[in-house]
Amino acid sequence: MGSAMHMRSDAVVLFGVTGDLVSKKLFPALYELTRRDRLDVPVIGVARSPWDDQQLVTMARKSVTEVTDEIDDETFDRLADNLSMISGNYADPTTYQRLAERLRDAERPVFYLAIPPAVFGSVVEGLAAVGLADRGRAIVEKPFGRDLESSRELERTLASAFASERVFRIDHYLGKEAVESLYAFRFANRLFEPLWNNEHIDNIQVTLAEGFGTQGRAGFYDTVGATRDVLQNHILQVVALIAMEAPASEDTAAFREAEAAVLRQVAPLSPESTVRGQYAGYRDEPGVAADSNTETFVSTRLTVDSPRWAGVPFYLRTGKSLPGTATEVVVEFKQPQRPLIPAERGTVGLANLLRFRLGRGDGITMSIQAKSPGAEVASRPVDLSVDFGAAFGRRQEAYERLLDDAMDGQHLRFARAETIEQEWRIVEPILDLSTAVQSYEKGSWGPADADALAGGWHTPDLR
Ligand SMILES: NC(=O)C1=CN([C@@H]2O[C@H](COP(=O)(O)OP(=O)(O)OC[C@H]3O[C@@H](n4cnc5c(N)ncnc54)[C@H](OP(=O)(O)O)[C@@H]3O)[C@@H](O)[C@H]2O)C=CC1
Ligand SMILES: O=C1O[C@H](COP(=O)(O)O)[C@@H](O)[C@H](O)[C@H]1O
Repeated sequence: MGSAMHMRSDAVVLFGVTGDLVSKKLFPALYELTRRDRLDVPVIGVARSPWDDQQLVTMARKSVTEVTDEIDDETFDRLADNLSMISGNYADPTTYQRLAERLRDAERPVFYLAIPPAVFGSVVEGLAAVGLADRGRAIVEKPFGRDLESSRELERTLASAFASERVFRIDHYLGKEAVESLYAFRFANRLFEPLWNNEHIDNIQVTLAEGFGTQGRAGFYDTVGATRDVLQNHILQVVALIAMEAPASEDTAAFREAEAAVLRQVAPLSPESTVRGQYAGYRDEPGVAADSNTETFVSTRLTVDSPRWAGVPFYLRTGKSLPGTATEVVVEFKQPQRPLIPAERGTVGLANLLRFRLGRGDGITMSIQAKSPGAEVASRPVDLSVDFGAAFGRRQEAYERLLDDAMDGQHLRFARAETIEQEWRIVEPILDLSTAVQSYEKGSWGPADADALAGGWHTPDLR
């Protein structure tokens, strides 16, 4: 038994249970937690849609079936026994009264706000009005606000009802095993840490590429765009893990401080070093404005003003409808001071790079120059590669871990308020730019200007 702050939640409430996130990620996470005997408490879905308990169970089953090779009926039935539905409007006080009645025996419910940010305020107020905020935890989805000011406003709304240790700000990239591996790679090994600075590293590239479009979320996406959707959060979290100094201790607080500290050193992004694109045909999608200037692609150059990183550009890019799906960090080391061994004729330049694959087929590839076979003293690139899936088998999904952590009151994998503020400060100059987005063909790597920005991107390993 831990402190009250870490006592396990005894109920889960999913606001927005009829939505895309719950269907794609949260039902499968609940199923996995049930399978691992980490979840045997009431799970209450809340939405405006007039679903009943049976519809909720049917939708949960459908969603689990879509992501699981073979559903285990005994596990699913255990989850189903815990599921129940409350249908109601978020502006209606009786919605929260019914919820409070359903939660009368729960001492530490967790409330997952899987709803559009515009309704966060009503839900927080509704929970506070019936006394549920005093004993509950709130999980808040990204994007956390629309800019620095609105994120502060949202923080004030949450703080008016929930004590800070009861707020869990999700950036699901922090829950990914592969993203956490960046941290382990750096601080569980001594091998590369002495090289992790501007003396040895030439540049760093981060790519979050998606080979698909808005997947039926175009109406939502058009109000957000690539910068708010993933650059402000997922990509900057990855940058923080790559660039941070070693935390002062293994405590959660020290880790979160190191993360915030490096973001404080990141200069605001500049519109001049940013390329925004939109894939051809996006404006024809349902829910997208006919004259939409929303970017479905963004690439930019980031700098970290610290002794470690001065002069090292971080090139960032993300986009939808690109040639494939991959999230990667490529750390490119400098060339030898005195190149004695030329690259073999017909091979491309001196490799010297580390590629962290953070998406499908996650793992690490080190590309080095090796002696070419034959009489000539020349080198050619070869890869030393590890595939974590092959090495370790199934790992837990991000949402499964995050839900589990929040139920335990553990903050390690959740963003601190200041971290989110810093992220908004960094992207603020490139939000809502009036310059026209550049069109790009579906299946391409975005506008040509993005290539010029980085002086050549490393093509991701599309598995
Ligand atoms: N989907 C995803 O892949 C991801 C989503 N997120 C975040 O998770 C949250 C939920 O996302 P997602 O599930 O995609 O969202 P959806 O657009 O699917 O909305 C979720 C639910 O919210 C309800 N809702 C929609 N509009 C309103 C409204 N104006 N007022 C009250 N309720 C409304 C709807 O349920 P009903 O009408 O039945 O009440 C809907 O099913 C968002 O904050 C999003 O940014 C974060 C990462 C990924
Ligand atoms: O938050 C979001 O992330 C997904 C990408 O996440 P991944 O785990 O599949 O890499 C993105 O598709 C979505 O638009 C965004 O809202």
